[in-house]
Amino acid sequence: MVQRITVLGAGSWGTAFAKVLADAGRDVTMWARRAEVADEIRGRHTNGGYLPGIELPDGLTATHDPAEALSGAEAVVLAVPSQTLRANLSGWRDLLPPGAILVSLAKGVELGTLKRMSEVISEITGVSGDEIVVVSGPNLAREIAQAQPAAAVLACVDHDRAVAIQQASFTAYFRPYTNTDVVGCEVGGAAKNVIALSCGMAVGMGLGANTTATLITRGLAEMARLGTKLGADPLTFAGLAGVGDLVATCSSPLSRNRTFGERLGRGETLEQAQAAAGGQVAEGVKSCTSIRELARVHGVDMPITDAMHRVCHEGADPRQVGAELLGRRQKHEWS
Ligand SMILES: NC(=O)c1ccc[n+]([C@@H]2O[C@H](COP(=O)([O-])OP(=O)(O)OC[C@H]3O[C@@H](n4cnc5c(N)ncnc54)[C@H](O)[C@@H]3O)[C@@H](O)[C@H]2O)c1
Ligand SMILES: O=P(O)(O)OC[C@H](O)CO
Repeated sequence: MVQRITVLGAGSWGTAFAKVLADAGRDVTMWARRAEVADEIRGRHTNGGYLPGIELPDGLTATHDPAEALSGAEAVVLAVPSQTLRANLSGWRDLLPPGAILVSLAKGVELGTLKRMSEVISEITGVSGDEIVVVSGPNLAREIAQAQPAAAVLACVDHDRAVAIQQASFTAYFRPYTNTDVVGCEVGGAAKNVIALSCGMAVGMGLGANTTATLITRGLAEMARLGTKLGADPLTFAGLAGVGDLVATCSSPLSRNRTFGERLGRGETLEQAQAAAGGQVAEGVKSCTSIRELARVHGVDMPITDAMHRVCHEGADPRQVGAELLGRRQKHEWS
């Protein structure tokens, strides 16, 4: 049984997932980038900057020292933004206890390399990608921290490792399922952030449920097109890491990606939306570029993702890209 778990990253999801593990009876140590956040988690059992009003369990402690955090860990949960994971992990590589199960919470595709997070982790640590566990699904951090019922997917080619983390994270409110389709779960988790940007943008422009449902459904189609081209099981996109996460993120005002898109849709600039995010990551803003490039390399059509890249990084007007999406060549729904 995996008992001693380290969570590297004390932001919203790192803290909420650490709480799940502690509520499941595990001994959990978090690493926080800022010493004062570690002090607050350890001393007051709160992390007010990310999860205000949430009381953290006694079985959860924190440190600012990665060596102390990682000492004796049987599983290591990586809970930092996807675009900084490579740099973070390079600093931690020599501290990782041999044999510890590596678990990724990050939902993104790396700029430049176009790698999924498990591929980045494997490259840096030398651990086989088949042994890395990926967590995905409809898991808005605040709702999980409030112990609202939710399910998740723990994807790993090595089923035994997924089962070990399933047992370590199963609580009365958090129901993890296993899956062996790492590619599908990672593509789903990364791509839905971009579609959530588009839904937020529609909401910011004053548009209603028909428009957001259209974006969710056509977003699912383009996500599944890319995933299956990369070898994913199409069924994964009908599951928690596909439509499940897509619906939660695109519908909830708690989503940072949707909120970011809403600000752009109201006419704010990228810089204004970034300032309002208060340092918390909206992964879709960078992943729209890497996923668009990944799609281009593999000859996959992803018009919504392309539109989000143009709004975020080429100064395109959300109304103009909306009109262009509607005016594309007429075609069969599944062609
Ligand atoms: N918040 C959610 O509801 C949620 C749910 C599921 C998955 N995720 C994914 O989990 C990952 C982490 O998300 P989060 O919500 O914890 O993010 P966050 O922005 O709330 O926290 C990120 C954490 O990483 C730390 N960090 C370490 N090095 C950093 C660096 N160089 N730059 C910036 N931050 C650095 C920050 O200090 C912070 O503690 C993301 O990929 C996100 O998409 C988030
Ligand atoms: O707040 P967001 O937009 O990063 O989304 C959070 C989670 O990924 C939802 O599952």
